[in-house]
Amino acid sequence: MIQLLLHKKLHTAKGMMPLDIDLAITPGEFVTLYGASGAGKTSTLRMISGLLTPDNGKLVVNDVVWLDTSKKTNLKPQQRKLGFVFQDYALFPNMSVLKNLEYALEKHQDNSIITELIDMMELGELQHQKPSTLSGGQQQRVALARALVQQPEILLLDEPLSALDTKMRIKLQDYILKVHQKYKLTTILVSHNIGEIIKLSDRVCLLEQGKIIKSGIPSTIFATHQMSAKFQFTGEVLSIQKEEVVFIVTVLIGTNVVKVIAQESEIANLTTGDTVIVASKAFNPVIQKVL
Ligand SMILES: Nc1ncnc2c1ncn2[C@@H]1O[C@H](COP(=O)(O)OP(=O)(O)OP(=O)(O)O)[C@@H](O)[C@H]1O
Repeated sequence: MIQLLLHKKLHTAKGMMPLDIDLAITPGEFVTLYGASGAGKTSTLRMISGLLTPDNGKLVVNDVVWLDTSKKTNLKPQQRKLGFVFQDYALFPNMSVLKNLEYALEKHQDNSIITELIDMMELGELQHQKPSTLSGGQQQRVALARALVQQPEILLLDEPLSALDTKMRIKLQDYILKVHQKYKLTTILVSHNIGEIIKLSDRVCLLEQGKIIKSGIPSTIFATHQMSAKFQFTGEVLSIQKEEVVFIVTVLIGTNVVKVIAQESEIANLTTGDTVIVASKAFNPVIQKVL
């Protein structure tokens, strides 16, 4: 079990904001932190990693105390068994892919893990290239592989896919799920993408002003309660066009473009870029904005 109890006074543009996180995570769980900019998601990950020290708190990972401010226990980041992937790939630009991975090896660690990760992340053909010659998605695959070299118990992902296009994003999501399952990781993701959160996570925690205000199964948390449907998909509104007395809403669901006929009342608060649920009750699709 992973027990997180973190308190820190954060300094925001609007003054002091207390961050109070009380969270228990089951080993092997995939948990996502979701919330507005400035809610405290990155600060939470940084405190778990040891890059930021809480004013007081406790962090116990599978019976090992990583932090206990009351006992002045505070393991250094490199003593914590975790991997961290950020939005910017943070690879060493002057080293090849292979060297970037080898650099992460601990002294005396068997380097068979490098071969395994290169194979699993399909980096074989890229291993002698420098990061600057790789696409964003390829660089993020390297960053993910590098985070796993020391075989962490916890994988922290801070908006790792937000700079990638949809196709690349979906591919990387599949790699993340693959490594999460294969290495039985406990993964904590920060993401703003509802489709991604529903696809990847067992649980989502909604953060507001430094506090978890709600948590649960993503499809339940994001679905609107008044909607009961036979099936539903989450997608992004690409366009809304008026066609005589109705509107045609074009929605991107995964890599599929779906057109939904909507009434004026249904599109009243919808704009391009909104995340929506497209659902069907019997044969009549209904559309509703998420959050
Ligand atoms: N070391 C620190 N000490 C005090 N306050 C901090 C510290 N680091 C960040 N903050 C403040 O805490 C607030 C929350 O920042 P944080 O990066 O955790 O938010 P976030 O939810 O990840 O936002 P975003 O989605 O924009 O990345 C910000 O106002 C920030 O200025």
